Amino acid sequence: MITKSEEAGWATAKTLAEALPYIQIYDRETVVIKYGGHAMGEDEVAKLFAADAVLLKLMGLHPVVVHGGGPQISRMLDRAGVKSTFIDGLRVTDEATMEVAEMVLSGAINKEIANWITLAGREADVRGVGLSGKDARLITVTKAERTRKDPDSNIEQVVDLGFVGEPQKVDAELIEVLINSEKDYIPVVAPIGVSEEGQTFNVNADTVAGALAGALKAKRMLLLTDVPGVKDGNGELIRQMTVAEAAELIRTGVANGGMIPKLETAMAAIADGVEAVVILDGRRPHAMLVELFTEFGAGTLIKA
Ligand SMILES: Nc1ncnc2c1ncn2[C@@H]1O[C@H](COP(=O)(O)OP(=O)(O)O)[C@@H](O)[C@H]1O
Ligand SMILES: CC(=O)N[C@@H](CCC(=O)OP(=O)(O)O)C(=O)O
Repeated sequence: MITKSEEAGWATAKTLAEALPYIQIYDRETVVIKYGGHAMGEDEVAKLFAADAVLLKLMGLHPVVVHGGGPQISRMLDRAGVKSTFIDGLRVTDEATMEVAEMVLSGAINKEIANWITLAGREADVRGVGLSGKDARLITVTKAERTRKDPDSNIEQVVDLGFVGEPQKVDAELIEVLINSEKDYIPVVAPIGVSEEGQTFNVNADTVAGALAGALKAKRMLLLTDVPGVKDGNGELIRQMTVAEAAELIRTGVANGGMIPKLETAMAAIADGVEAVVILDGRRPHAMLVELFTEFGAGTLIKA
């Protein structure tokens, strides 16, 4: 008689065998994974994410992780009594906010994720390497500019976002050295950039992921967030859409707040040569595996 555990073993083997075509499609391909602050949740779920990143590396892919930490920065600022304002999903960043943002992103979250990856991969010697855009001048930025229509005069006005940067140049050589190394390194990048003059800037993590995915000509960029994907005007999940349809969602306001930088970065990355971008729920354990290795995938896929 076959026991329940034995049956489960056969089911696992079947799932693995069914993944073979997908494993071949992604063989030695780069996949940029943006791990959002809202997707992180409990430490236990974040550790599952780290283990899945290790699994991808051992399956022959080159995962590159870019992480966020917006909610974590907000909590730290709250404790310090500093209020945050957001314009089009971007945090207005003064000097004090910049200092806290860098501490939380580069200091705490970046090292934690790199550490969890290294722990999850220790038997096979897969290691997480924590970096920010400041290391080896990975991400050179210019000051981000945004305009707003003044509601009274209806005139476009420039809004000062402070130390918010827009990637201008990505020098991905260090990342390429790491991913092509004989050793199994997984780069983990914090969304901090630096100007030509060496000034530190806060950059939206989706934007960093898009710029990096474009520079690396990644096969896929996965944006892990706290919703199942992009929703249409009726609140229904959109399974697949074109870049033009994504632009329309922003124009009509159906996509707003934090979804705006996601869709903008998806469009820019595809224009730079990334094959497709997927926005999916990172709180669900193994969401990346479902997306990459199963027929129906997960979340919303955006293609040219
Ligand atoms: N059309 C839409 N479909 C899905 N989510 C949307 C849409 N428009 C706005 N959003 C918001 O975007 C949020 C995701 O962005 P954000 O909070 O910045 O996530 P993260 O921290 O993971 O980067 C969702 O929680 C949702 O509130
Ligand atoms: C300029 C800007 O908005 N920077 C973001 C950087 C972190 C981030 O993007 O984190 P999530 O992906 O978790 O939202 C911020 O300060 O929140």
